[in-house]
Amino acid sequence: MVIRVAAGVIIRNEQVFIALRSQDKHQGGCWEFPGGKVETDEEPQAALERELQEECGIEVIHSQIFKLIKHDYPDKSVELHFFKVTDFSGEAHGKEGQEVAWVPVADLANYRFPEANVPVVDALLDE
Ligand SMILES: Nc1nc2c([nH]c(=O)n2[C@@H]2O[C@H](COP(=O)(O)OP(=O)(O)OP(=O)(O)O)[C@@H](O)[C@H]2O)c(=O)[nH]1
Ligand SMILES: [Mg+2]
Repeated sequence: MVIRVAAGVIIRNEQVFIALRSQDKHQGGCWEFPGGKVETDEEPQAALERELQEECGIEVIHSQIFKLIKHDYPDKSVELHFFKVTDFSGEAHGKEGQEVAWVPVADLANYRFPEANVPVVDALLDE
C-alpha cells in the first residue's frame, strides 16, 4: 500500500522552515519539510493546509505543487506531494514540540533528510 503524504517547503526571505523528526518516527532523526499523511477522500493541498496548521501553527495563503515523488523505503512506499508555500499567516513554530529551524536555502545540504527528499533539496539548491 502506498502512503500519500503532503509536505510544505515553506519559504520566506530565502530561508526555509524545516523540522526534526523525532527518533521514534519513520525516518526519525532526519530533518523534514513539515506535513503528513493525506486522509481518504482528501485533496493533497487540503491535507497540506491541515497538517501545517496542526504541526506549525500557520495558515497557508499561497501554495503550489513543487514536486511529486514516489519512493520505496525498505519498510514502506510513499507518494510525496511537495508544495512550495510562499505566503502564510501566523508564526511558524514547532507546535507539537518538535525542533524546528529557519535555514538559508543554500545551507540545506548541511542537513540530513530522508532519501525521498534528495531530488527536492537538489532542486532548491539549483534555483
Ligand atoms: N512530513 C514529511 N514526511 C516525509 C518527508 N519525507 C519523507 O520521506 N516523509 C515520509 O512520509 C511519511 C508520512 O509523514 P508523517 O510521519 O509526517 O505523517 P503524519 O504527520 O501523518 O504523522 P504520524 O506519523 O503521526 O501519522 C513518513 O513515512 C515519512 O518518513 C518530509 O519531508 N516530510
Ligand atoms: Mg507529520
